[in-house]
Amino acid sequence: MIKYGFIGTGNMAQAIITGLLNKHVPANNIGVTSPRSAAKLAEKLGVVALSTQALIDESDMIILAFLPNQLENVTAQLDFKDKLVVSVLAGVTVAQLTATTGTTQVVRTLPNVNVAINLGVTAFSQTQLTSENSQAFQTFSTYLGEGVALDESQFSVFSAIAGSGPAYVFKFIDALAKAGVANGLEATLATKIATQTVLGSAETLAESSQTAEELQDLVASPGGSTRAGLDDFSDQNFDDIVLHAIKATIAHKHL
Ligand SMILES: NC(=O)C1=CN([C@@H]2O[C@H](COP(=O)(O)OP(=O)(O)OC[C@H]3O[C@@H](n4cnc5c(N)ncnc54)[C@H](O)[C@@H]3O)[C@@H](O)[C@H]2O)C=CC1
Ligand SMILES: O=C(O)[C@@H]1CCC=N1
Repeated sequence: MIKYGFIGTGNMAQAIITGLLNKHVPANNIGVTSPRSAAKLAEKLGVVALSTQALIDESDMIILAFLPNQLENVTAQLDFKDKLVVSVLAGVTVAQLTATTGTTQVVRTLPNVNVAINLGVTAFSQTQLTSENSQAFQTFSTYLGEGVALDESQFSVFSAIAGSGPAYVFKFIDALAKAGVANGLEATLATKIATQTVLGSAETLAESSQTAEELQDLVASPGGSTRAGLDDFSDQNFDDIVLHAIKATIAHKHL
């Protein structure tokens, strides 16, 4: 029996599948379908490649993991049989999901790529689920990392901060590493140092009772070099740059 059936086998589907496999979900409990890459993925990971309707028929939970603008196209002609449908499609509402799939059992989620190491943060909003489906989704959500029940009106801001967020953190790490290289560090070493610094800092913040703003003072010794850097960030309106990019992310329409 397929527990988790994925329609779409791109980056997000693969991140979720990796997270499930890490948690010892058997590969033969995971089904995949896509126009091109499903067979290849099945060969690589040992998951099961099926035609789309067969995948739906044999799965307990169907995960929609194609691009948002493909929803109508992909779902036309399919019979979801009132099965549990979990969508990761950014910008696609619960109402759109129930209308296109014809199932009453729908969860709109917005995960991020960190689900691949079970450290994701995933927003969800759902229809009234049966207790069996509710339990199944809870288990699935736990495998991925943190789950956050969220009103649909807040999905776009969540998507910008948490869904797109890893890309922005990678951008910051890259900038930090490049600044190291510009000042004489070897590139691989600079990236390693920047990565470990961000990893350790996130962990320090997560374990701390202090805020991210307060922790800056922990680093900035009175009269020291960090204050000079923080002042320079302020002079260049670092917060405004981030706010501007988040606004651009939120303003983008997926459909
Ligand atoms: N990449 C990310 O970090 C995040 C992505 N998402 C959502 O995940 C979804 C997939 O995005 P990515 O994986 O990034 O894109 P992607 O381009 O890597 O994957 C898209 C996949 O759609 C599938 N596909 C295309 N045509 C199809 C069809 N006719 N039938 C079935 N499957 C078909 C293919 O398997 C393709 O690999 C999007 O809806 C996106 O909004 C949500 C949160 C984060
Ligand atoms: O770039 C995107 O549209 C998706 C949604 C959040 C992260 N990736």
